[in-house]
Amino acid sequence: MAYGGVILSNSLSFYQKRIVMSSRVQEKNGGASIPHVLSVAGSDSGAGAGIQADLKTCAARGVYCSTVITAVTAQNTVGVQSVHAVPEDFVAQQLKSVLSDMQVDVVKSGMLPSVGVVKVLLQSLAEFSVRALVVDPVMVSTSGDVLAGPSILSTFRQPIAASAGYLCLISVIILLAKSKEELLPMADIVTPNIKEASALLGGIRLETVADMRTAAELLHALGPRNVLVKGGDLPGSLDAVDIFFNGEHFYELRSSRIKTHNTHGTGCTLASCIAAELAKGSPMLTAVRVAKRYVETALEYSKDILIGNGIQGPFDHLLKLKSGSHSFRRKDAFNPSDLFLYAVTDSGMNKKWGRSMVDAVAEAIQGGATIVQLREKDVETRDFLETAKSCLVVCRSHGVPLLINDRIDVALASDADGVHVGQSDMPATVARTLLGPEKIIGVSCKTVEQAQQAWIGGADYIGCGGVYSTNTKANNPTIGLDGLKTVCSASKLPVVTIGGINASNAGTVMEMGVPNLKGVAVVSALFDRENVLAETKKLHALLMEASSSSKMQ
Ligand SMILES: Nc1ncnc2c1ncn2[C@@H]1O[C@H](COP(=O)(O)OP(=O)(O)OP(=O)(O)O)[C@@H](O)[C@H]1O
Ligand SMILES: Cc1ncc(CO)c(N)n1
Ligand SMILES: [Mg+2]
Repeated sequence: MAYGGVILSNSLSFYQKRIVMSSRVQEKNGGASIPHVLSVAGSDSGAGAGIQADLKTCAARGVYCSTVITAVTAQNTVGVQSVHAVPEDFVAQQLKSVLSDMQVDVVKSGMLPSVGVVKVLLQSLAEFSVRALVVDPVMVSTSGDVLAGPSILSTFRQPIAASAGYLCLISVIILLAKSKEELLPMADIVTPNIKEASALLGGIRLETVADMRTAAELLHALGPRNVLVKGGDLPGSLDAVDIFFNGEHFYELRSSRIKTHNTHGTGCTLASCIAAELAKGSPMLTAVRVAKRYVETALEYSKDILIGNGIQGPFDHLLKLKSGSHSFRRKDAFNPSDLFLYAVTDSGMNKKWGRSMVDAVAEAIQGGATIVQLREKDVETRDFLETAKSCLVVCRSHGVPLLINDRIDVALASDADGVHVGQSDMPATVARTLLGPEKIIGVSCKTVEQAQQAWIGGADYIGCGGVYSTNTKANNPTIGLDGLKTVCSASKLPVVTIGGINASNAGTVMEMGVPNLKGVAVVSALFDRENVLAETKKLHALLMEASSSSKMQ
């Protein structure tokens, strides 16, 4: 569907289309349009997953959600007791009622209980254009219940031979996978969990993050624009790792694995949040990152709530209404895994190699930089602001945060994602008051006391170094690996280390396996080189290898 180029020219970005579309609707009605997701999914009586999760997610994200119900399930925290599929022609009627009347931005599909319902959805999408399609190929719930084959669910529940039951399951999954082969090429993103990815690929074994990458690539070949293989159910993994693949680049999206039984409906929530963010105009990778953070925040917020007596409870989607918004917004804006490959710019180096700041930043991001800090020491404020705005366009289009070094005024004026301050700049607590709860604040710290102050002041992360000696910063004492370890172990905050890091020593730093050391910050190793893209790729690959070998230890 590629953002449904039927209505509007394909040369426009999704965001531009949204603006054009909104103004059209406003002209027609004289009112404001609200981003709109249509959820085509099953009802969950326990209200943790399905349609109910989609409604709550969209409400929490400020997006309107209409609903086409494909099945009604009798379901609770123990499992799925029964499924009643809505007749296909009635699904078709619901689709027509909504799509013929309302301006839907994004369709999100969940449980599609039969091949007939998939076909009905395909027909509606051919008739009524929307701008993006998010396909969550719901087949098997985390509780192990089959959701895509209600006609055989009853067969399953009868005491039949295990092998016969297994054959039934395989045949239904293959049938649905086949019909989804028609749905997948229409999808802007498909979001299978491990079992669903395996089923869609004919039952291949998926046991590691490397297997998830292979699966993402194979699924991409079936036609969707983007693939997100979700690792919530990956056995033995410490983090919650999802693999995003856009046909060109892989992104390993990590968040901490929240220790909770309340994970029922995470998949539906993630997909509907992606749909909601797309409806607001976000680019795909940004939408996925925001959605992952939303799920993580909601799980953390709800980790101790008790609903039902089963093994997998629901969580609270509307935490924002209760949580005084601070903790939610702050977490929403910052993910510690963004510190993994932290690129710090230097205009002197770019001049030396004859390239603009924006080009240098774009190359670093393409090479795998996960966050960018704009560091301009001897530049006029006006020029700094212009550079920040241009770099922000590049960063936003890739879902990579942009921080401004030292200058809170420039961060505010450019609406950058945050600042990084040193010990002689504005204290973190003042920066937090000026910037508000949503912006990211990082503080350079060499000592345990400084790290403690940064945490009290409301910083999101610490930059700790110089770990090795460097030419980039004069009069900067080196603290070494031991100094780094001391600060890390005394701090609750995530840490990125800086100072003289390059391809020859980055591995050593990451292999230390310090839990809150989330990445390395580099200047010369990327920007004082002829080919920024190649250097960033090299360092990214090296860091990936080092961090996976440290996790295996
Ligand atoms: N305990 C957890 N802590 C943090 N994130 C989690 C946790 N469990 C799952 N996630 C995240 O939630 C999202 C959904 O992943 P998951 O693999 O659980 O999907 P699913 O199996 O389709 O969900 P469902 O429970 O609705 O069937 C992913 O981004 C995953 O990384
Ligand atoms: C209705 C419904 N859709 C999706 C899921 C997957 O979590 C579920 N358990 N129930
Ligand atoms: Mg799951």
